[in-house]
Amino acid sequence: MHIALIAHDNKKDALVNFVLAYEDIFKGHTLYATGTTGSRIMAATSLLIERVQSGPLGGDQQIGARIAEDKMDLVIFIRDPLTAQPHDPDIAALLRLCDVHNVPVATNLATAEAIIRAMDHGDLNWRYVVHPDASKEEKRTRK
Ligand SMILES: O=C(CO)COP(=O)(O)O
Repeated sequence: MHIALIAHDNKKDALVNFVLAYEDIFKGHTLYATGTTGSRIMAATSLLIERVQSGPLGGDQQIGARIAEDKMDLVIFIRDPLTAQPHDPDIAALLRLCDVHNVPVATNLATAEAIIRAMDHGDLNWRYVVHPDASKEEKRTRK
């Protein structure tokens, strides 16, 4: 699966701890992240992540573009609902595209945990029909 990992500043510690806890699952997948989130996760884990721009500089839009191209299978976007973000329109656009393209999206850790466990049990394998390249790439990179 191609998975995007994004967290707002007040939620970055929580996402890093979540990814650490499920590192064994994440390492079998292809990971993307916005700039600072990706740096934080790579510093704390052994995971390789393709980083796009930081969110306020266009990173949400770059992830959104991959969703529009059906190249993203899951989005974990731990938002901070209590802090105004200067790039709110970009965030809304990203979430809208998840709905347009029927891409599973978790915006809090409780949902993220349910989805990651479901993915590990094969419940998201229908995404390989939408995005058949994902399984081939993962066979190549899986350790
Ligand atoms: O702002 C973000 C998402 O809207 C996240 O960007 P960073 O990961 O660069 O902090």
